[in-house]
Amino acid sequence: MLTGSEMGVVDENAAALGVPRKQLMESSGHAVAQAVRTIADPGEQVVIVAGRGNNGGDALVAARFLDDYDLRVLLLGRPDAISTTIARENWDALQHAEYPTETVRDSSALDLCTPDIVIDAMLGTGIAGDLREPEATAAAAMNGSDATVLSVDVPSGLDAETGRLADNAVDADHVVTFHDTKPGLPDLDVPVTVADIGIPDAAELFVEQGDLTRLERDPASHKGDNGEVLVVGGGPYTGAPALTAQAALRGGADLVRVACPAVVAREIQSYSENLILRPFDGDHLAPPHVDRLADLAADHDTLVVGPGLGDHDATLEGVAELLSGFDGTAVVDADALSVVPDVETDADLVCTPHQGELLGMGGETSEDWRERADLVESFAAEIGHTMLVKGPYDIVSNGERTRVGRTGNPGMTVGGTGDVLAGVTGALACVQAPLDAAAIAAHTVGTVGDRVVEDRGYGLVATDLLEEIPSVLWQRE
Ligand SMILES: NC(=O)C1=CN([C@@H]2O[C@H](COP(=O)(O)OP(=O)(O)OC[C@H]3O[C@@H](n4cnc5c(N)ncnc54)[C@H](O)[C@@H]3O)[C@@H](O)[C@H]2O)[C@H](O)CC1
Ligand SMILES: [K+]
Repeated sequence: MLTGSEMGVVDENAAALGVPRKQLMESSGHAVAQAVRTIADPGEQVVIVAGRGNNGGDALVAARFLDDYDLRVLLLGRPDAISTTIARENWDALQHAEYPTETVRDSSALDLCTPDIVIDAMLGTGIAGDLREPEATAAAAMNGSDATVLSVDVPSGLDAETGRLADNAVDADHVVTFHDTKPGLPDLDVPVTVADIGIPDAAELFVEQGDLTRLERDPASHKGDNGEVLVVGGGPYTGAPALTAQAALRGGADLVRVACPAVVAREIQSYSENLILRPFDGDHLAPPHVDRLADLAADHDTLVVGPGLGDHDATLEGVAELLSGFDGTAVVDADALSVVPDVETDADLVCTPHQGELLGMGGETSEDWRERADLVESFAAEIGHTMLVKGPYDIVSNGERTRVGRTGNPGMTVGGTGDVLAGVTGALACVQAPLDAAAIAAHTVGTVGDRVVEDRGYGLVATDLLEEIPSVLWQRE
């Protein structure tokens, strides 16, 4: 089952892999025509009612596969209101080939006549709310006719995001949907054909440009709405938590606070005036600090624990206590990873080990990335948390779904890039599900590294990555 917006991600990923949407539309249209063949014989009368978006475009393609039917093609609205290039190109193709097209400018004048089949291609995944005009009147005409109604993708009026069927929706007799079923379709109690439209599995497996479309920033949002991250780190090291915290800011979080041992607080602050420090006594994290850290963590959307903390026994004990009492989302990195397999917690953890750290956690790895993906998926299922295993192919899995990021380059084996990744993951986990946050973060940090190396060659350092993060996350068409 894929929602309309998930379908949008997959479709844009397919385009990134070289299978553009127009090709998918061709397959969709062909599938619609195939569905017509299963319910009507050649020569029977078919009326296409096409909307002005890509749902309509699918049916305009179908027309070319239905030459042996008695066909009418109705466009709801003016041709210059067709909203996408590919739907328009398919409309133009029908004009050039002199198909019997009609435009319906006034829906009250819509006359379906008495066809055998009506193809409902008014609205698909683009719909929001009840049907407006002219679609509402057209839907009433379809519902009042004796024809068999075949809906394209979803009955017009079904919201593929929520599964909600509008009161004035088309009452379909058959549905042909694409790639995967959609919310609401199983409840309709009509035959649903799921057509393979040639989207490669890779469009769902690999993290690509389409995944970035999950990100949106509400224009009306206030400080804090886009995420508050608490980084618990530092002590033996100071650079790591500073990198993580700055990466979280560049990853879009509104407020990032660093809880660190007091002895290193000034040093960490000195790296950036954008950071807010929350020092605790001493020179390393230990169990007596946990109550205060737990209170702080509860006031944040995500916790990132590990960068620069070191592996002092008391520190690891403190981390285990902190995580076991926590019930939010936490990114766990570096030395903190070793405690995860033994911690019982209600928290959603996103663990970001490299392959060596994965082995240290009790996981298994393989040279072959496909085998590694299977192993990481099993391990994530076993520990009940999300894993992001770093490598030339980043493997992200929550035990149920697995994604693979293919960005990045050998320049990124330098110290500190993992701290940056943990910070971006922490920021994105404020506003995305853990699996999606980890997948987008891995893709983004790798892409950033690729851009830096493309510009300047190898020899990148982790701080080079910080400034480039926003352009990868947000500057897209
Ligand atoms: N995603 C894919 O892989 C593919 C999808 N295909 C088909 O494309 C449609 C989705 O097309 P889209 O252009 O995004 O949206 P629609 O055609 O569904 O709607 C466009 C249009 O409708 C207007 N609108 C929104 N809500 C309402 C309303 N309540 N009443 C009236 N009008 C409304 C809105 O303004 C939009 O502009 C998908 O379903 C598939 O059929 C392709 O096959 C390619 C592969
Ligand atoms: K439809």
